[in-house]
Amino acid sequence: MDEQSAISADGLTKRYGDTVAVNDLNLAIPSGSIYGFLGPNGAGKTTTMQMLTTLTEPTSGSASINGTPITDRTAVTRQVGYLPESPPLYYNLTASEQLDLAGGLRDLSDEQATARIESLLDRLDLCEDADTRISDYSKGMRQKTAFIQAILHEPAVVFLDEPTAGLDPRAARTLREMIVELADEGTTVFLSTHILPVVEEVANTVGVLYEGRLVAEGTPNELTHRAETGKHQTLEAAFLDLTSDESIPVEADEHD
Ligand SMILES: Nc1ncnc2c1ncn2[C@@H]1O[C@H](COP(=O)(O)OP(=O)(O)OP(=O)(O)O)[C@@H](O)[C@H]1O
Repeated sequence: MDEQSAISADGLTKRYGDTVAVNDLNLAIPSGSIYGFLGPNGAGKTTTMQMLTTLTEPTSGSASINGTPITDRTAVTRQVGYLPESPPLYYNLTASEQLDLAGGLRDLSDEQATARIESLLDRLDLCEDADTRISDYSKGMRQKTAFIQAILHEPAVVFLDEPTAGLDPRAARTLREMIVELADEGTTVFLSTHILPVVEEVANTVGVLYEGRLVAEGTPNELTHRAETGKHQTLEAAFLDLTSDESIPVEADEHD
């Protein structure tokens, strides 16, 4: 496994009964990069992120975060932030209370937490509503709160599942800018989304998962380049090509 990588995976596999959710996944993602992780519904993206953040154990294979094996849950948890598809928020708390709680769980001092929470709330235009209960928030306001919670402790590696879901265009732009800033500051961002223009705009590298397997990996430019014509297609067209049944390589023993 590459020790320089912020995220490494070697033969990472997860089975649920007869379903192979993630199949022999190899990753070597450099520090400070933005990795766009694409794949159709059910491809195994969430399962991959759950394994890399130690929320579920692989069936086989191994992975590490900044050289720390994911079997060391405590050490890995300190280094990662995760914004899952359904954000873990206590709806009876206000955003301020929720984020104070998260800061405490992440061992931030009160001063550190307060300063960082204030600046992130301000950046995402949530200050005025910080003392409103999350139950009374819109979807976008909850998403912003959950994003702040994921990056509050300045994790080395942050996993974001559809981070712009429910955000209005202005907030979505702010969030994309924040993702780029995180990477500029050295944070590694693992970004799973179905919104391909976001990936085209911010990702250094794109990985495409299909039926549990990584079927393509490269820069957005490499993925959209068509060797046969020398021209570029859209990332959407490349995605559709890569994730159709015809794109699955035929096993050697299935040839006539
Ligand atoms: N806890 C579970 N028990 C059984 N099967 C599961 C479980 N979690 C996921 N799966 C299966 O594993 C496969 C991959 O699911 P996963 O949620 O990782 O896909 P995904 O790429 O995140 O999809 P989406 O884009 O819809 O969020 C699917 O076939 C799913 O049904």
